[in-house]
Amino acid sequence: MCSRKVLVFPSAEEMGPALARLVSSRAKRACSSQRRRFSLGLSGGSLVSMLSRELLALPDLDSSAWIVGFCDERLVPFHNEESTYGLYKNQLLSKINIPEDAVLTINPSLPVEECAEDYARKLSETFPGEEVPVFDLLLLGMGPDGHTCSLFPDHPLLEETKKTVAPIRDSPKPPPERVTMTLPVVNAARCVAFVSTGASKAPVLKHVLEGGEGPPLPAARVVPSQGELLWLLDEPAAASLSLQVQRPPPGAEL
Ligand SMILES: O=C(O)[C@H](O)[C@@H](O)[C@H](O)[C@H](O)COP(=O)(O)O
Repeated sequence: MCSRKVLVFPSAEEMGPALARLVSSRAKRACSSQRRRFSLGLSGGSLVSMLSRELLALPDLDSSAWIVGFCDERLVPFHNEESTYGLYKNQLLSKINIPEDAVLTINPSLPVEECAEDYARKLSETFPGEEVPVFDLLLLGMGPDGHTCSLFPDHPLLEETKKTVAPIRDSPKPPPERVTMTLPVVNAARCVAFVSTGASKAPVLKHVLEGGEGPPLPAARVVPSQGELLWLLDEPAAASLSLQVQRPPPGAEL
């Protein structure tokens, strides 16, 4: 049963430290469980710089038992500025104590279908015995059209039930070729946290969180079957919501 919390912060700056504490608390919880490791899925967009800055500001970050994957990735070389891995490598992964083989990257030299299969294989090898990889925490963004990962409105990939990772050739947002985790993987996670800031997100957030006309938008289809669902918003993004939200005080555990 999914528990959903909508957490609103005065500004993106005040949300940042709370996001870092969320990652660190879920990491400690996972590493002290029988799994003895913490699996984290990352997304691109504005999350890259916020998360990197805030995790590096933590006084006691220990990422030696982390496994990091990507909720979606653009099929471009790592040195290309569109590469989500490339951005995280520069801003975060090269600055923390994470073993190189604990970062699950796509192979951008493969054609997109093979790239998705190769990444799916990496996930299944990293999560042996699990039909669908169960991440401890997935961090997601949401576009103004309601997309998340590379799952776009009205796209057939929303109906994917067999693959854990799917290729996409016709992403409406460039670059067009990408690979993405599918909804079964996203919804199997122990915790999914969306990070969404800015007034431009207000209308789509109302639609996603409170419902609206037409089929549910991709972000509204993220409902972890066993896990927690958190929405971290700033006040401008939450401005149109009528539902009950929480406003965590500074320093609160999430
Ligand atoms: O691959 C991409 O094109 C981006 O990663 C994209 O999916 C992003 O996550 C959302 O558009 C939210 O981005 P913002 O949080 O920066 O608005």
